[in-house]
Amino acid sequence: MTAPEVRRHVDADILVGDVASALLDRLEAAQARGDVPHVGLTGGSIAEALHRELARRAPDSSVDWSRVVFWWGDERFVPAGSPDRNSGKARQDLLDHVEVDPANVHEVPASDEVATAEEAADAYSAALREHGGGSFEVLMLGIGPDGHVASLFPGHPALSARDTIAVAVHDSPKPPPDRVTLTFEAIERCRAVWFIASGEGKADAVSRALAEGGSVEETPARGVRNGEIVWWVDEAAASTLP
Ligand SMILES: O=C(O)[C@H](O)[C@@H](O)[C@H](O)[C@H](O)COP(=O)(O)O
Repeated sequence: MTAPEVRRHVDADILVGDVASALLDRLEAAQARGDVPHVGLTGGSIAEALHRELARRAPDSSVDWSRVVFWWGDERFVPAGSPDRNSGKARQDLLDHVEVDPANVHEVPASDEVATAEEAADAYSAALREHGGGSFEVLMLGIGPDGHVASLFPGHPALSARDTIAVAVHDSPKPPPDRVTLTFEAIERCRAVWFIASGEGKADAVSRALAEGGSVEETPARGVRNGEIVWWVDEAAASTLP
């Protein structure tokens, strides 16, 4: 297990600016290599701020947005038009402001498109297998105060899902209750996993995630441990780190 890198920032605005700058640089570098980078987006408030900052910086970057493939680390199993959809917010904050190729934006099926979250997870897994198997250039992840990442919540069966890319989640402690999430196996296929955490409310979860000891059951963020891992945090979220 390579030690995760922790990048501390004085506040949320500086944090979001640095993540946006680093992500744009990484996408430009991947495209300069001739790659078509896949990016896994996440939901949550700091992710929304990041998406808006990416849209603001996009005109000054050389990223060819039509040659970026977008996925989500998790999604809520609600109707496609629901304000609770991570993909809907990402479109509002970023994807509608850059020249993406619609064929390169892969949403998790919504509850008014398929009957169950299990069907949505199976369809999403099939799409990921069909388009490169999920080795994202970067997967963005938020973290909850309970240490959840994507929709992998403490004590939930999805934590132990094997031989599958995405699974359904029910009874999520964070509403809405029904979701689809990448599994740890899928997350580990990513070339880089970037956690982004801001605020005092995340300090305990961040320190538990990075501590020497502790269980994945209690702090799911601990389940992400292979490959290039960067924790992008502001000082408030890092306030209980050694
Ligand atoms: O669908 C979701 O709810 C998110 O994917 C979830 O994993 C989120 O990233 C964290 O809960 C952090 O959210 P905040 O940044 O809003 O605290």
